[in-house]
Amino acid sequence: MRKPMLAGNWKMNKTRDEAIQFVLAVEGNLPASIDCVVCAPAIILRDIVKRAETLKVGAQNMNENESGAYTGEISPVMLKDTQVEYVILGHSERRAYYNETNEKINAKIKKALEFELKPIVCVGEVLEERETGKTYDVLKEQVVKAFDGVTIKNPADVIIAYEPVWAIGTGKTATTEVAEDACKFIRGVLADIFGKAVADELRILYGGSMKPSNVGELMSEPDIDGGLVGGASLKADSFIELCTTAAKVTA
Ligand SMILES: O=C[C@H](O)COP(=O)(O)O
Repeated sequence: MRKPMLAGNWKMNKTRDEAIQFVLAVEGNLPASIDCVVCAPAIILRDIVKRAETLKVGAQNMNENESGAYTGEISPVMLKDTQVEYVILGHSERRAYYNETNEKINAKIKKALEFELKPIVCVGEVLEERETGKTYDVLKEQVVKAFDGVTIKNPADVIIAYEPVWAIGTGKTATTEVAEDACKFIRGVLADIFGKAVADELRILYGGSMKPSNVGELMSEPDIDGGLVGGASLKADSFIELCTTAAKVTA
């Protein structure tokens, strides 16, 4: 049984005070039947972890090395030290603006699992790839390369997020049919790699202009186990609504 998840990705938003206000506002208002997560900027993670009770906390990126001369980077050792549980890896913004390759993402996943950090691995096609019929090829390549040589001990600890790049921050949500079709396809690729039993236990999230008004419909689909939400996760009331709706439709 896959536990539904609603993860907010705050990206480069929120000061320490704003984050603390958010945590105080959502605590006590989140459903226990799903995993409610916020992935915050690294500099405020410790402040959030300190105040979070039912809310779970994740980072947005991680270097694949444990320490060394990598100016500006955050290591898995540092993330463990802040006691975060999750880390987003391979977000399309990291791939596009910081040249993260599938190979690098693969190294990060291995390192995260070595340090018992739960990776939320993002994959997704750009508009041109969708329009030229390459979506399946792109998703397959991203998934196969990301998980090359990865051993999954506990499927509950590895999350995949399908985020069509054309739907991120654009207000253009994928239709439920498009989102479900891609998530189902990804589960099939995961079954080829890890076997059906493991693939059936892995959580697959949808991300891309998810909001309180569409989370219910998207999460009613059989292969969509939750959401990775950017813009609509920034306000406490919207985050609570996302989580409570997600819990209701998956009850
Ligand atoms: O990680 C989250 C995604 O990039 C989605 O962002 P969005 O909900 O603002 O479209």
